Amino acid sequence: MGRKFVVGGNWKMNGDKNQINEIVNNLKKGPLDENVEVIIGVPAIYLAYVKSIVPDSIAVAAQNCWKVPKGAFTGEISPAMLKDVGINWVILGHSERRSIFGEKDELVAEKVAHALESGLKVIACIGETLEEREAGKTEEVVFRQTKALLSAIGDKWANVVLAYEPVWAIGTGKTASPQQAQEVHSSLRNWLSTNASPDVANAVRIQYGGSVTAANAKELAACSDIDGFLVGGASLKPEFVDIINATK
Ligand SMILES: O=C(CO)COP(=O)(O)O
Repeated sequence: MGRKFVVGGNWKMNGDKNQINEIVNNLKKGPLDENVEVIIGVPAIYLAYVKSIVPDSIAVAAQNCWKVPKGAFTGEISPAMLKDVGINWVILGHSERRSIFGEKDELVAEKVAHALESGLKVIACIGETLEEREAGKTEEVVFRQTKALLSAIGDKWANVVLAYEPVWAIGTGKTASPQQAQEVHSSLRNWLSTNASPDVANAVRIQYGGSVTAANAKELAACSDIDGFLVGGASLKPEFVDIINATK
């Protein structure tokens, strides 16, 4: 069975109610390719609001969550709380969480494990920095980050989407070329075949993220191992509809 194209919008710490209404109205107007799964990653404080105004065909994701169900963790939210307000997805391990908030592979894995155990679906992010790429360490980094997730995911791969986001391409306007992205996606799939299973490797969807726009989405989407996008800046704009429809 083919992998269903999946496009996520990561709003990061952007948006207010006015802008959110505009974004949602634009998505409602679409029209969106029905063969594409759409997930919007919303700041925690707006999750319930967005869930209340968005059509059920569009999933809503948190951008982070903690690794236990409840307790003395000031400022954190748990998967149980997300589920309680109707949220079924969470983005974990984003490079901004890793670099700005110091999240290491091990913590990301703990969060992924608990989110999956709690019944959430997870977009798990991986990707190398410019320095790592220039040192020829792209595969080493991406494999290390993914290896940390293997036992956290266990047999729950059906509830996981991987997002390959080279850090040097995020918010910089420097998109990875289709060849660069395809190369990493393909070697990651090979690695998964050996280290998880051939079935997992074949079925798991790998999104590309990093300066995706309506202008470059079609060419990236045409690559055989690119199964969707995780979109930052452009997910706040009307062109997000064109990115969702990139395989049409
Ligand atoms: O980090 C990203 C999505 O998670 C990518 O952000 P940009 O699309 O703004 O480069």
